[in-house]
Amino acid sequence: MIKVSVVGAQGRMGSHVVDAVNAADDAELALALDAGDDLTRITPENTDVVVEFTVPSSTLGNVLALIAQGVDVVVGTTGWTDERLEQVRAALAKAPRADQSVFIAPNFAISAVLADYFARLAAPYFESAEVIELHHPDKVDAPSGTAIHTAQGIGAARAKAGLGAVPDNTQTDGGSRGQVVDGVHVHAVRLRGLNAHEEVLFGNAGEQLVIRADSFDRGSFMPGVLLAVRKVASGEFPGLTVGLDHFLDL
Ligand SMILES: NC(=O)C1=CN([C@@H]2O[C@H](COP(=O)(O)OP(=O)(O)OC[C@H]3O[C@@H](n4cnc5c(N)ncnc54)[C@H](O)[C@@H]3O)[C@@H](O)[C@H]2O)C=CC1
Ligand SMILES: O=C(O)C1=N[C@H](C(=O)O)C[C@H](O)C1
Repeated sequence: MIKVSVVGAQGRMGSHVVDAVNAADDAELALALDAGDDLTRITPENTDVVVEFTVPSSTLGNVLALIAQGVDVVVGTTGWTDERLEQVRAALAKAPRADQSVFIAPNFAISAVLADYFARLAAPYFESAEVIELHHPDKVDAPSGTAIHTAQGIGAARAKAGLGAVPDNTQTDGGSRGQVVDGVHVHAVRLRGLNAHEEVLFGNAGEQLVIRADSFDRGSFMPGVLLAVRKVASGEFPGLTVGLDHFLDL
């Protein structure tokens, strides 16, 4: 049995993870902690893998503390920059166990992971590309971590293919053109009734490709979370891994 502790256990995602772990045949819940609880209660004796779904402002501190405590961590929280990822790598290099793992996923839903992957495949073939993400209005960050990751992937694929800047003759902009991530405009919608959705638009003269992923329910993230817990617990992925695509045969 894989002993799993959940940090952020009272949140929208954390509470789903607690239920998913309790329902899994090969995992058991160790500790369910939330804001104000003492993270040092998590030890290698009581926990194999911690699942962390908290807030962007807390996640780096939590992950660094958990690495120092000698446990593997699966992270769903957003807010990861290259600089923060580098801090995780540095902490893992000094971790108590040589084979310790941290896994971070911008998105655990298979629809979103595939949309992100397909966007990278399509990117070299289109002059224009824009990303629109749509979420519930209780979300604290914009744009979504997934949309940033998708835009970064499109930007890298365009650069590799030798494409220049996307065409855009906007002369005045009060903010309507969105945030530019690696040359790709990213737009964020917040609407009651939505959960987590992303649309990637690609355009050439006379044609358009739309890639869209919809997570209607947080249950859609749980198979990916459990897959990550199992992969990390297997010991086959020491160090830092970012993205569920690493665990899929794509
Ligand atoms: N990777 C993925 O597939 C997904 C990622 N997310 C991300 O997960 C994060 C959490 O989302 P939600 O569950 O909707 O948020 P939420 O606000 O419902 O839950 C966050 C929980 O973390 C707790 N918390 C805050 N600071 C803490 C700390 N220092 N230590 C322990 N617990 C702390 C809060 O009290 C709350 O219970 C967000 O960054 C969100 O973007 C959300 C859905 C899917
Ligand atoms: O806050 C959310 O809800 C979600 N956050 C993640 C993100 O920012 O990409 C994943 C998913 O979109 C749901």
